[in-house]
Amino acid sequence: MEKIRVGIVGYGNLGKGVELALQQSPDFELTGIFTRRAPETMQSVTGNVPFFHIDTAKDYVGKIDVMILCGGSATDIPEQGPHFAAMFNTVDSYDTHAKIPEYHASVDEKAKQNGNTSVISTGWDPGLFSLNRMIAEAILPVGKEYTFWGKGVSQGHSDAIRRIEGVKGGVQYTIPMESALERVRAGEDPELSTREKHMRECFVVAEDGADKDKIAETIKTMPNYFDEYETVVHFISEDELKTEHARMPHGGFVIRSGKSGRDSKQIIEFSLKLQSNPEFTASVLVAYARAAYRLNKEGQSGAKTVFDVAPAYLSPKSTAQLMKELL
Ligand SMILES: NC(=O)C1=CN([C@@H]2O[C@H](COP(=O)(O)OP(=O)(O)OC[C@H]3O[C@@H](n4cnc5c(N)ncnc54)[C@H](OP(=O)(O)O)[C@@H]3O)[C@@H](O)[C@H]2O)C=CC1
Ligand SMILES: N[C@@H](C[C@H]1CC(C(=O)O)=NO1)C(=O)O
Repeated sequence: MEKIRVGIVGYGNLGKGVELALQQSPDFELTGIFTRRAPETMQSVTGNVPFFHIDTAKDYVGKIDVMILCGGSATDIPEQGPHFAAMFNTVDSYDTHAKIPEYHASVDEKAKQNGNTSVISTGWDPGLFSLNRMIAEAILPVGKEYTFWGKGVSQGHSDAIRRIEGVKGGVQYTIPMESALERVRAGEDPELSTREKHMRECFVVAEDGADKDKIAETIKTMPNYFDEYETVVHFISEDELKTEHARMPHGGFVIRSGKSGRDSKQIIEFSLKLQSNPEFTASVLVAYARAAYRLNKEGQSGAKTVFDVAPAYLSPKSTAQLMKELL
């Protein structure tokens, strides 16, 4: 059977995760990894994948079916998304929630102009959590929805920290407020502000001589990432970052608590427990890359969110197999 030829754009945590995830999906073929760094200095985790400079991607139009965009949402994807959608089918995990509508419009224009299909903002949040929030609300229109993350490493918030002038490295942990969790689980259906649900704790390695007070203030006041949360910033050494904060566990859950029919209390819950946030997100990206390829074959061009993609497009199995094995 014809394999889906893919390229990875951007080789960070997510890019490495996609390279590993593709090894679990034999219907794909990884053509190469596109990076802004010098390709000859790069080494892939699986050891045998070629690197190309990102500027050479245009030479692969017609030779790659889907580009999997693994850049950071803070600054990379807003530019790379439309740029690559003009040339290829794409999939990305853009997660600056407040800016998704404008990002969707920018990608949709380029994808439609060129007959490409771009699945944007997939992963787990946005992505699988979005799907569950939407399905739960459609099923229980009378009710309340709660999303909790962590305790774990948010890659989007960690990426945003690393983009600040004077920052050499860093990670951000999202910590759910236990009191809020207890009230939701007790079925109190409480009204909770952003600040009452989570706090954020950052561990930052500053460049020599950098203004730490300015870095901390930039983090705490950052719109769409930190300004609505209680945020604590610690400055640590590079060694400490490598030894204490290398793993990227995460997880969370979506709960909808509602009533149906004759006042029956109904609760829907979807949860994730992740040893590796990037590897899980990468696995979601690969499934949606399969969907982008199949949607494009059917002539469905433009930008799509997870709400637009019928679940069967994610699976390599035929409709008959799905009905027989999973329905
Ligand atoms: N929707 C969702 O559920 C989720 C979304 N995400 C999104 O994924 C995004 C990417 O996360 P993540 O992979 O952790 O980000 P990274 O910081 O690891 O990588 C982002 C980019 O930075 C560059 N880069 C990485 N490492 C280095 C380095 N050592 N030196 C120079 N450049 C480097 C790479 O580009 P290049 O190779 O071109 O240099 C890479 O594409 C996040 O910003 C987040 O928004 C993440 C998890 C879940
Ligand atoms: N997009 C998130 C995935 C989840 C985690 C999260 C958070 O901790 O704030 N929000 O959404 C990520 O980059 O890890």
